[in-house]
Amino acid sequence: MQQSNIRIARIAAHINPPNLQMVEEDLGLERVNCRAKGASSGFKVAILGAAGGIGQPLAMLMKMNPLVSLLHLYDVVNAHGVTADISHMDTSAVVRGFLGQQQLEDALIGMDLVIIPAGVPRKPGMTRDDLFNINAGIVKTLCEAIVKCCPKAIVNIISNPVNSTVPIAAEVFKKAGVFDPKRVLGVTMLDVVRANTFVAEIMGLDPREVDVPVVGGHAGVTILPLLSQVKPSCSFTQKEIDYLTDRIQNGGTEVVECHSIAMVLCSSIMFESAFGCILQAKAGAGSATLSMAYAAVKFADACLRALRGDAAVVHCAYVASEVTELPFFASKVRLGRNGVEEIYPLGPLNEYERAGLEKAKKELAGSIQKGVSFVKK
Ligand SMILES: NC(=O)c1ccc[n+]([C@@H]2O[C@H](COP(=O)([O-])OP(=O)(O)OC[C@H]3O[C@@H](n4cnc5c(N)ncnc54)[C@H](O)[C@@H]3O)[C@@H](O)[C@H]2O)c1
Ligand SMILES: O=C(O)C[C@H](O)C(=O)O
Repeated sequence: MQQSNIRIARIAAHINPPNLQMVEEDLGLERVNCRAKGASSGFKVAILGAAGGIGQPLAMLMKMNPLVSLLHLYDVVNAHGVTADISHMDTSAVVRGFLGQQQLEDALIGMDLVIIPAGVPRKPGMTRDDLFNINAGIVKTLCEAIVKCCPKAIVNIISNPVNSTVPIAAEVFKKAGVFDPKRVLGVTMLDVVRANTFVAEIMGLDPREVDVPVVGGHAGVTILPLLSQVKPSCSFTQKEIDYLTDRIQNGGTEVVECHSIAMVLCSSIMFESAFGCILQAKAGAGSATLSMAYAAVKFADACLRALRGDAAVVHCAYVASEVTELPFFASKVRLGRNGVEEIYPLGPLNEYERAGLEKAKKELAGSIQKGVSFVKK
């Protein structure tokens, strides 16, 4: 093969990734010879729903992650456009695009980590559970392909309603006889990110130094911040606890629409600056995407560091759990080479948190059952 042809193949492949295979075949090139030299060691990561509001910034941030050697971007629309765009970034991960159901399995073969933000987002007036009818089927189909192509991958589920989509994923894996509860994780990191930010705001701290455990699930009252366990240790008034709990539980709604309680608080001097952005909430244009991409990458990076063998990687996640009587629950987990290595107990709760836990469990039980029944039916 002439050197000039190899160079042309490289350029064509970068300009139009769908042509990559064709160009390689025409020129008799091995795919591996036809791409920029990526990180020789590193992890293979697939994003399913990569062309969406979360998917695009998530793909960009994962392309910047030095632990990633191969990044597969799958969507039912615009996957190649996003791939072409992101592939120009001069970071080491090699990026490939996969479009439509017929390319789903190719996108998944050999992956170490699969991140799923595929599905519809909320509009004002909707609950996350209102997304069930569409997103349940999407997550089920994607997990059926994971079962076939990379059953040992760590799976990070972002698609809502997370309280039900994680049980759906687990049922799909169980049905195929490959369920490993250590490897299926619902991403609740955005609740922690928000909680850290909101606590830092009112305590005058740097959010990077704040750690708020948020347990339960990922919808309304199932999002349970444990403010008695905040690090560094903080003392809150009851008014602050009410405000923080409400704002953390309704952070998603604050982005989707103007949350009514937030609007009331907006008029108070204490919270005015924190709510300066409320009037410009997305109002029909979707839900959190940028903060979610940030949170998803923070969590995915933790999973990859743990896969690499780093010690003491601890984060909250919604997983198969025995921490309560429910089969799934979000709490602090230690991540390791096999996914979830250890699930920590909730620790001492105060009366306010115990009452919140009871409410959370009641709602979670229904959402879990709904997910399980969807696959079993
Ligand atoms: N876990 C969380 O904390 C959290 C936070 C924010 C949003 N979400 C959820 O994430 C999901 C995505 O939100 P978004 O704002 O990115 O939505 P979006 O509509 O902007 O993007 C979704 C993407 O999924 C793709 N898609 C649809 N069906 C698919 C399929 N069968 N296979 C592959 N891709 C498919 C769409 O083409 C689109 O590109 C929503 O369900 C939303 O509620 C979760
Ligand atoms: O609120 C939503 O619908 C999206 C997401 O779950 C969030 O918490 O921002």
